Amino acid sequence: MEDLNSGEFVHTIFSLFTFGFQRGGRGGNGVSKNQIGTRGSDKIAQVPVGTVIHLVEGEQPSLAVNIPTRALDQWDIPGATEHSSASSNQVDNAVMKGLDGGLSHLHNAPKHKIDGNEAEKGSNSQPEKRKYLHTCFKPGFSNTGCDGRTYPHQEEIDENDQIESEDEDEFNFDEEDEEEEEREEQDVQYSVAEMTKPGQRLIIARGGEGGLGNAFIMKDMRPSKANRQDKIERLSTGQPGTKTFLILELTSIADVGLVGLPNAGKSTLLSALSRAQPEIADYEFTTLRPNIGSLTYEDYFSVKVADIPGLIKGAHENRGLGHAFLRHIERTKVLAYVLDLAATLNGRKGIPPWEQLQDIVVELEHYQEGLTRRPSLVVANKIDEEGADQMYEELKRRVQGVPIFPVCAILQEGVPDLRVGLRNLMDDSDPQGIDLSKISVQ
Ligand SMILES: Nc1nc2c(ncn2[C@@H]2O[C@H](COP(=O)(O)OP(=O)(O)OP(=O)(O)O)[C@@H](O)[C@H]2O)c(=O)[nH]1
Repeated sequence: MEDLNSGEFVHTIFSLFTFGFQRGGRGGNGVSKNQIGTRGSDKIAQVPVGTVIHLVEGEQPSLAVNIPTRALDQWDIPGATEHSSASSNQVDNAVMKGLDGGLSHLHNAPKHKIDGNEAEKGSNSQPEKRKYLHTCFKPGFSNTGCDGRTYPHQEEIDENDQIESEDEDEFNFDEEDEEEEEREEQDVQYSVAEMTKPGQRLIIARGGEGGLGNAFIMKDMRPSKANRQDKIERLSTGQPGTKTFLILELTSIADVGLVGLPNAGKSTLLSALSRAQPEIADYEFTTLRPNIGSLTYEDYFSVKVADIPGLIKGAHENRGLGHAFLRHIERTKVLAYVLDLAATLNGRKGIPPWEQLQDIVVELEHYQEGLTRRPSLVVANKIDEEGADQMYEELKRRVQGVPIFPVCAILQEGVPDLRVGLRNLMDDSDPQGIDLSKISVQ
């Protein structure tokens, strides 16, 4: 006979950047021949390292034993490699939706930091409920607005609300909606856990108890004749699992993303920018991984810069490093477009800098609308090359509405001004993105 205490157990390893709903599976029914209900299969959701978990509804996540696995690290996002199935596309979409970093200011909440198998809890084991009135609490965390999807639990609330008169609903809809949203936001427990290392596991919903077998019921429960059938049915039925609603936020990999066509000089520029703190981490073994450098200012303000390789025309159709490359860009806050002023000089058959810019912007927008509205500047690199000065003047004529910095990354010329420009971009309360209509290629 199986162990009577074991019910179905679902553990979910979380790592999606979106809001998520998970429910533990129902326990199997107990059957005759002394057997209890079966244990359901585990449901596992993988998320990248750097995922912060906010609890909307359900039990506090708890730790599970880590499993050494080919786990995702902070550069990996589920589905980063080729994928064709509908389900993996859904995951990708979910991951893509919320990468605006809209909650980064909320990170002060007590955190249940998961590090290896140990929990590093905040001062309270139950994170305090905080009142944050965020502009939008729908999935996606876009700073610019809600994406229109609703939480399942919100739908339930809406149904209950319909008991009230429809007229009243009509007049009070906005107000009630706002109150409802506010109430929801107040109920969210922020940063209840954070996935910080590959292979970490977190249980976020548990499976229901399995039903008991006949021997247990007959022997231990001794039901009276009158309600015998009732009790047998109740005890042999598997219980439903718990349910949990979570908001999953993927933290940024860097403040600044250097984007540009191959050979534009991004890596060289990264070295030049972070020369004072040359902690350039070369994440080897895969070309999908960006290099990160740290740029520190005199007031100790520090900016992380990522050199993101792999952009080619057609990346949004998954050409080259394709989506994997584009996903990294999502995880940066501001963009520096690195253009090669010398691409067509001295008989080279490259692309003129303004067309390079147009191509990159088109790729980013194809991949995710609005991505190029992020605060941006242009780096006109290789200004040391013969004829590059004229190209730079031409570039300024053809590209409007965004600061352009002439730079020679290899000699570190123009780099101090660029550092200031990046700082301004980070500090600016109303920074501009790139507007495709302000790039003239004719
Ligand atoms: N003349 C000149 N050459 C430069 C400058 N910056 C970079 N280069 C050269 O341009 C080439 C490409 O530089 P990288 O830094 O590897 O360019 P990248 O954009 O990182 O290239 P990918 O890794 O292919 O994306 C190298 O040969 C550099 O030495 C510059 O300011 N002036």
